[in-house]
Formats: sequence, structure tokens, C-alpha cells
Amino acid sequence: MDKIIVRGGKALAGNVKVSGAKNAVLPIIAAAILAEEGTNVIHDVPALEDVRIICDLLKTLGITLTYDKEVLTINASRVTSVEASYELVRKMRASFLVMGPLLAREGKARVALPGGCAIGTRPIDQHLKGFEAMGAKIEIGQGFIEASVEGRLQGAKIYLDIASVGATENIMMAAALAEGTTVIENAAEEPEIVDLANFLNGMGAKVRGAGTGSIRIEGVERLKGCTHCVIPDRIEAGTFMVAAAITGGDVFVEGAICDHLKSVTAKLREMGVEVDEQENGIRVRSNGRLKAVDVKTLPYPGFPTDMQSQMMALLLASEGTSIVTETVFENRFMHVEEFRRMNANIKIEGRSAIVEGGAKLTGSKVAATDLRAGAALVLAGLVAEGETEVSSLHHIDRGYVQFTEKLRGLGALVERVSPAKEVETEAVEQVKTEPIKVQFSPNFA
Ligand SMILES: CC(=O)N[C@H]1[C@@H](OP(=O)(O)OP(=O)(O)OC[C@H]2O[C@@H](n3ccc(=O)[nH]c3=O)[C@H](O)[C@@H]2O)O[C@H](CO)[C@@H](O)[C@@H]1O
Ligand SMILES: C=C(OP(=O)(O)O)C(=O)O
Repeated sequence: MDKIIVRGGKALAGNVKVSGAKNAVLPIIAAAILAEEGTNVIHDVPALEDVRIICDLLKTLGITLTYDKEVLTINASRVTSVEASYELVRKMRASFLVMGPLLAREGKARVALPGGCAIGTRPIDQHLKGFEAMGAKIEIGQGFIEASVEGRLQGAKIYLDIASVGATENIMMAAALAEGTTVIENAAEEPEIVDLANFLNGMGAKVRGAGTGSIRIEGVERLKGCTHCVIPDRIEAGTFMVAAAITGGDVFVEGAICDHLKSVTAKLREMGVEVDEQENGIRVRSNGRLKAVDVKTLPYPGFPTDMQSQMMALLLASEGTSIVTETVFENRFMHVEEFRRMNANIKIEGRSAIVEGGAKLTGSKVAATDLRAGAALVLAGLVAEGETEVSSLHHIDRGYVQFTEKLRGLGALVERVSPAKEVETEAVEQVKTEPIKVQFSPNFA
């Protein structure tokens, strides 16, 4: 299995370009199922494992896709199946996002139960509540959820008990082709919801209010393909902002949208990091002296749970005690155990982690427990003494395009090695100066 080897001690400097947002492109690809005519042309599609999986899923539904140079074309004029298999849903929870579009277009959908994952149980009750309110019959059995409706879905007023990102997206997509108007109250307000709404509207839908807690969707009879550019990934951007701060570096994060990163920017500034918001990106500078701060994850515009572990790495490098409270997911502290292997002093009390900064982190063998945890361990490795070896890289591949290459572009002493190369490393002890080969080259076509 591949590993990332990081040697700490280098201040990062230079320019890094942010890729398209994973969490925007996944629902957008699912929404492409709704286009009964024309072709969707989606730009800035990141070459990620999750993107490959959802593309594979659409192919099993009979849909035609091509992918070249970050441009994905999807022709969904023909849908030959309404079933999302366990094998695909198991690999990626977001596969469940095909349920709304399939139900709205085909009147039925059969999707494997997504189950829990490393960060919590992650129920889907709010998605199902929305579909039922729109007239769908839901049956659960043999590991699948089957949804069906006689005729078209009916517009409805839906109040979400939790401002769930996925439920808001799934219901929005279903409502786009429903008869009448749907109003989602307590809707999630994430930028990815706005991007999805823009894509749906590009296909001819009538979605208003995305980005607020109340979204109104007037159903239309047909949708057709359009051209769309995916927003930049705010979590990838935030990860590189932390990389600059933790190493006492000076990095321009090109393409980052300042508005999407306000909570992250505010916390970095509280810690003493200089954040310069520019039109086409964000420059982050730090002298490496960091103050401890408390962080609480919340739905957008609050501090993102997807930045919690990276922020914890930064707090470990700060002076003083910080409290990190996770309110979005019930079990998103798996990385704490891995940080401890690196000499971190962190205590968990319920939903909070008490992080003692200041102790010198030491390089160690650690494993990514989810994709953000994987990135966070690499960040910690950038300031640890000696060498850190991060394994279980399939997590990182889900959400970061060429992570090691981008870090190396900023001067980080980091590389990805495959088992064959490891042997070589031991044999000749030269690998640290060799250029690394690109490990990930997806072929979606
Ligand atoms: C592909 C994608 O976009 N993933 C993001 C999305 O996940 P996802 O859409 O799964 O996250 P949700 O906003 O739905 O989940 C938030 C909380 O609501 C709970 N919940 C959710 C749905 C439901 O029906 N019932 C319920 O109880 C979840 O268990 C969780 O505790 O938003 C999360 C929260 O910002 C991010 O961490 C993920 O990176
Ligand atoms: C938790 C995440 O993604 P997902 O919802 O796809 O598991 C994430 O992007 O950090």
C-alpha cells in the first residue's frame, strides 16, 4: 500500500492552485441524471476517487460520460437502470444522492443503504422524510431503500430537523421535476448548495433562496443539459492555508473564495496568522508563533467540520491550551489517537478535545482514519521532528487532487511511495531527492 513520507521543518512558500470542490461536484453529477435531453458539460471537475466512483455509478444506470482535462460531459438522455448497488454506495456515501434525481425522473429508485462510517452513524432520515412528504412510498429491506411514486412527485413544505447538506441537496433535486412548489425550511446554507442550485437553474429548474435557510423550488416538466463550472474547494483551500500557517510559511492559495472561508480566516487571524484576502485567492503568512484558540464546528457559515482535524494539527503547534468541540458529527475524533503517536497531548471529554499545544511533535508511523484526518496528519508531519509515515491513503485520494505534488510545489519535503519504491529507498537511500511519479491518473471515459 502507498504511503506518504513527510520530513518536518520546512517553511512552505509559493503558489498553490485550488481544484474544483468535491462536495459541489458530487451532487452536481447526480443532478445531471435529471437532464432528459442535451448534454451537461461540467468544467473544473477534480480528478478524485469519489468523482470516479459516482461516474461509475452513473454508467451502471446507462448514462454516457466522458472525462478529459477536468471537463466532464454527461449525456443522460437514456436511463436504463434505477439501482445503485451496495458495492458503489459502500465505497462512497454520497452515492445516495442519486436517489432524488432517479425518483423524480423515473418514478422509482433502489439504492443500497449507505450505513455508517468512521465519523459517525450518519442517518438519512431527513432525505426520506422529504421524499415521503412529496408523495413517495419508501420501503426498506435486504439492505436497500426503495422509493416509488405514482405519477410525478408533488411539491411540499418540508422542515428539516437538522440542516443536513445531503438532505437539502437530494430534496432540491427531486423537487426540480416535481409538480408544484416545494419549500425546504431549515435548509443547509453551504456554498455547495448554491452551486448545485445554479447548476439546476442552468438546466432549466426554478430554484430560489439557495444559500439561505429557506429554499423554494418550483417544479418544471423537463430539464436539459447545460454548461457549468464547479466552485473551488474551500476545504482544500483551508487545508493549504493551515499548511502555510503551521510551517511559518508564506503561501498564496490561488482560486480560494474569501467569502467561503470566513470562519477559517477568522480563527487563523485569532491565532496570529496574517491572512490577506485578495480577489483571486488568499495569501497566508505566519512567523510560526501561534496562539491557542477554541474552535467549535457548526453548519455553514460556522467553522466546517471538514477542517476540524487540520485545525487540530495547527493547535498542536500553538502555545497554550485549546478546546475543539465537534457538534456536526458524533465521532469525528479518530485522528486524536494518531496524533498521540506523534507525541501530541490531547484529551477527549465528550464532544470536546482538549489540545495542549507547545510539545514538540515527533515523526511516527500513523494511519489516515478519514480523508481530512489523513491531510491533518500530513500537516502535523510538516512540523514534526524527523520522518512521519502516513498510510491508508485511499482516504486522502477521495478528496485531494495530487496532494503531495501540490505540497512539494510549495517546497515541502513530502513524497508518496509505493511498496516497490520503499524497497528501493531502503536499498539506495536516495529516494528523498528523486522526483516522484504521479500516482493517480483516473480514466473515466
Ligand atoms: C459529499 C458531501 O457533501 N459531504 C459533506 C456533507 O455530508 P452530509 O451531507 O452527509 O452531511 P449532513 O449535513 O447531512 O450531516 C450533518 C449531520 O446531520 C446528521 N443527519 C444527516 C442527514 C439525515 O437525514 N439525518 C441526520 O441525522 C448527520 O448524521 C450529521 O451528524 O456535509 C458534511 C457537513 O458539512 C460534510 O462534513 C461532508 O463533507
Ligand atoms: C466527510 C467528508 O466527505 P463525505 O461526506 O463524502 O464522507 C469530507 O469531505 O470531509
